Amino acid sequence: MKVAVLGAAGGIGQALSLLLKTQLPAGSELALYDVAPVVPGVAVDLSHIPTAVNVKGYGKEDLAPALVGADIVLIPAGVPRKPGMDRSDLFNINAGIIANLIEAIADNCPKACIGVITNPVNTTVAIAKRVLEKKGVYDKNKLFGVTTLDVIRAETFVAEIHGKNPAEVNVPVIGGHSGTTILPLLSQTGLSFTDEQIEQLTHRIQNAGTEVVEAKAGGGSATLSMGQAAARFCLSLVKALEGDNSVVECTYVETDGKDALFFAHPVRLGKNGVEEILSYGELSDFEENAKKSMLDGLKKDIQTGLDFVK
Ligand SMILES: NC(=O)C1=CN([C@@H]2O[C@H](COP(=O)(O)OP(=O)(O)OC[C@H]3O[C@@H](n4cnc5c(N)ncnc54)[C@H](O)[C@@H]3O)[C@@H](O)[C@H]2O)C=CC1
Ligand SMILES: O=C([O-])CC(=O)C(=O)O
Repeated sequence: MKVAVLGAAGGIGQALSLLLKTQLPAGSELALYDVAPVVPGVAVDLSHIPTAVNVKGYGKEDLAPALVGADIVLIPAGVPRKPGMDRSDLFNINAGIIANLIEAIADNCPKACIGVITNPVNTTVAIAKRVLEKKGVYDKNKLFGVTTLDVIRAETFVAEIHGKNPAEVNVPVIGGHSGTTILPLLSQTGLSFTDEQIEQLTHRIQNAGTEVVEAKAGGGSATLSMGQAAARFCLSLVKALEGDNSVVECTYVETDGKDALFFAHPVRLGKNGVEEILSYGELSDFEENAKKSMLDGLKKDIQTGLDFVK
């Protein structure tokens, strides 16, 4: 199994690469690409950890060899938020970065599963779709927006309130990855909440990214928790690609368009990426209303991405 991380020298990239070096199955290859000159050093540093995962760093001019043969490409390349910014404010810089990286993926490893982390995810995934379509290699079962951070936050916050071990809590999170488009399904946790708790928890999960951005006070956004979230998603995908077709993760994928063209669902993963998009089941009145009121915004974010690629 070869996993490539694009943006590997950044805050997320380094945390993610560390977790993958220690947790990928023996015999895996980890290709670390970044435009920052420190990337070969990150690879050398990780290579001293005694696991049977081969790490190699690739500098600015070496994107193609980093990608050739990759089964999974994870993309945390791009600029993070500062206090006062929305994720959509990152569009101007990150849209072009994503388009270029996806073009290289289409040229060098068109069959790889792609996990887009770069914000604004609601939009960058739509850009990826169009670029891959233009190159004639789009497979909707292999393109994912990584929304796992919303899931792990929801699990953490719900466990806190109920005094539970977070490992025993399961919270599906559907929709997109910004503000009100993030919709945790607290009604499906098997736990009970007061109406006030539902409102407060939903609000906290939707604004947890901003909570970190403000706490870092200009030093960036979530990197360590995102590294963990992306590693969880990647390891689930690895398991599925290796033949376990019982793995389910919530992720932002192309759907039949009933809610929006891209919508995070619980997805059963398999040898070819998406095996089955599972129904998110029945929503509570609160969740149904929250879904209705965010759909127009999400659709607009998606359209912005589709329109970006001429
Ligand atoms: N999906 C999600 O849940 C989350 C997404 N993010 C997003 O992830 C992105 C990265 O965040 P951080 O790691 O904190 O930023 P960072 O600034 O620490 O790292 C970004 C890295 O990308 C590299 N880079 C820039 N242009 C590149 C290119 N063309 N090719 C390869 N590498 C390139 C930079 O050199 C840098 O090393 C941001 O857009 C952020 O908003 C952050 C947290 C959660
Ligand atoms: O909030 C941000 O800008 C980064 C992010 O997507 C998150 O932490 O969920």
